[in-house]
Amino acid sequence: MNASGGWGRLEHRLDAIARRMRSLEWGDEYRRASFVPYDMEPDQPYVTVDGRRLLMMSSYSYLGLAGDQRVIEAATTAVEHYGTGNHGVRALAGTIPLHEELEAELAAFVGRESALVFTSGYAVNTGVIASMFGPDDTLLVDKTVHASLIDGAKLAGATVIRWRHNDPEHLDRKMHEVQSTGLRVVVVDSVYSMDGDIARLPEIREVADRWGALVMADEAHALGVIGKTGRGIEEHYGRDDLVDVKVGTLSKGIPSMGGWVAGPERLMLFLKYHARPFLFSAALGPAQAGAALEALRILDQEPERVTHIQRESARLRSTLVDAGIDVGQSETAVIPIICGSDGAAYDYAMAVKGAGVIGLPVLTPAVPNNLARLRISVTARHSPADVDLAANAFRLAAYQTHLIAA
Ligand SMILES: Cc1ncc(COP(=O)(O)O)c(C=O)c1O
Repeated sequence: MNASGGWGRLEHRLDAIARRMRSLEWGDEYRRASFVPYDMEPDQPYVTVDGRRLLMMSSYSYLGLAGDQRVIEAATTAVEHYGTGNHGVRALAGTIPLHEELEAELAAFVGRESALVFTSGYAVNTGVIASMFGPDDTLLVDKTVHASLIDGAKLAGATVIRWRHNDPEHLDRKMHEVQSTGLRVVVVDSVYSMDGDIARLPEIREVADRWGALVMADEAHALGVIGKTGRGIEEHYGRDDLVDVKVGTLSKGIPSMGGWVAGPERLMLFLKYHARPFLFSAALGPAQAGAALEALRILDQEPERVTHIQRESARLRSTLVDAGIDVGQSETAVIPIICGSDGAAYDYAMAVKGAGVIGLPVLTPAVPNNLARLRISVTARHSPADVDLAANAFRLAAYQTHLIAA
């Protein structure tokens, strides 16, 4: 290959990006730590890594349903009945009854008239935003919303204004900066994936209403996690009027793949014909649809899973805080352990692993400089004894790595 041609210039660009990632080179040991493959043990939440049995504390499977026999059977039945793929987009031979059942039950579960499922949460966020909004519109996004929402705004060609994380007063100030007369859309994550705090939605809604803005909330880390029965942010605040467009994923609490959007029937009809990832990409596979539907039904029938997550995560958080460990603003199953530099987070993760627990580091640029952390989450599969074991490991490793004073 000619190094002075296109490939050489690409190499140059990759080098520049690697340098921007500060201390680290591509694929160094810090970053490799996040890509370690885990073998699932039948007695989840334990995993095997390099022949060692370790307690997994960084799973997104909040409801503990990954590996649930009922969910596996539903996926298997769907494959036996419909095959392994849908071989078409939803509008052209790709729709199976499971999609429509899943959409109807999701809509009912999150308290909306109608819902649509896509093949990922990323596809929902980019597709919904890019089809609904355009260059005249302004998206006012919390500074830490998920990247897929920002990508959607870029695709829409809309103006993006970022406001300080979870700060409704700052949002109000930013409203003054909007120049165009198009739509204003306030975008939040219901639960922030790296901090575990909950959007201050009643106050945010108030600001939005004052300015005639729509509110869109991403429930990816909220479904099955917050609200008494896991219905997400509106149930958490005991309101049903906080969100105009709800979106979410089927790959976290719901142990499948796919994403969803819920709202008025008219909006879903519009999205069916305008959201490009829905219209121009193959439909959600039968196994994924079957698994998601079964898991949603289990969530509906077993709200004690949600209670368990909330009780045990509160207990873990208070043990860590009592030990002097910084867990930021966490108030959900997602608990960050803030370490500082990328190196500090890596050393801490290794010490935690030495104590028998997996807590995966999240490094820059995924989080701001000097706020590298371990991202911990409590699931319905963690028994109180597992949580105690994890708390001890986090405490011990914090002493060993001088994260807290002995
Ligand atoms: C808040 C949030 N939204 C959307 C997504 C994307 O969902 P998916 O993985 O289904 O594409 C994620 C997943 O990482 C997420 O954390």
